[in-house]
Amino acid sequence: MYIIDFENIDVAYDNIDSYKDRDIDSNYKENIVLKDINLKIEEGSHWAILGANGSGKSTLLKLILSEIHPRATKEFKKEIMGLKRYSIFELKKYLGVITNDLHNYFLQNASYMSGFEVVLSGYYSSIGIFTHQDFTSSQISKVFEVMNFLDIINLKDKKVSAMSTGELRKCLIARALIHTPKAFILDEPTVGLDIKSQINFIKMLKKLSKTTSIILVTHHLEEIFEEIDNVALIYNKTIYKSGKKDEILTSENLSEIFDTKISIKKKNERYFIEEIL
Ligand SMILES: Nc1ncnc2c1ncn2[C@@H]1O[C@H](COP(=O)(O)OP(=O)(O)OP(=O)(O)O)[C@@H](O)[C@H]1O
Repeated sequence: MYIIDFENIDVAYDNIDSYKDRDIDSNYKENIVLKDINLKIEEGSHWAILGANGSGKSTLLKLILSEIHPRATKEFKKEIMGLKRYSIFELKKYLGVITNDLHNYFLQNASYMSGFEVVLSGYYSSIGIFTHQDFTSSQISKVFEVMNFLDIINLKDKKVSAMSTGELRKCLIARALIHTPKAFILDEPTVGLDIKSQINFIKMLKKLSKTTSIILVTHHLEEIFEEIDNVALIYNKTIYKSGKKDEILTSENLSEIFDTKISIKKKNERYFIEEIL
């Protein structure tokens, strides 16, 4: 079973400015951001999706979340867990999606919630716990179970307003884990974390990867931990290359996608930029 099975997908944003200045010509009405997207991610595998700023990583996420849709001008395939159509609630049972937007939303709108409540709210995908919501004792036990699993039980009474960036992000992962998703998609999850918190966070992802597929969207090569064995590079509005990590993560490919001559090295199964040439 494929978690993600995309073939031949083009994605465009409306581009009002570009056709305002020109004669009405359909070629200029849309701003194609991704074209010919072919991506197959198998259940149980771990992936990194790597690309420069503005390459289309967030757009790919929006496509997965059905916040934007493929252009209907050609035949395409878009399936998540074998489903052509899915509601956002259904999707959450299969995919835990952690974005900075979600993080900021909680910061702004749920600062009063405790860590325990943040995790519990995953059952109704709500921001807040409400009196009409019923929870069974096994649901409550599951909250403790996932918080223990992620080593964050110490955050159960801590308010969101008092949490560090890394602490809130871990609570959001626990919130998604309530549904036992088959995969986690994490969009630049270590943004805002200091070195120790980054290392700690990646340790948690490694633990998570034993039971769940991890799809890490990033522009940081160093974040690609050992268990991630596949990489897709986004460049030139498409999946430029994808496949086994060792074949894809080469100095040549990375120099191309980041438009900077770099030399990369591998040490202890992790890659890093050795030199900017
Ligand atoms: N709502 C929008 N309307 C029009 N163009 C957009 C919109 N959102 C993004 N774009 C354009 O789509 C392209 C890809 O943007 P996207 O945000 O997907 O890149 P990204 O790889 O996530 O970048 P970053 O690493 O900086 O977050 C960019 O050229 C961007 O300007």
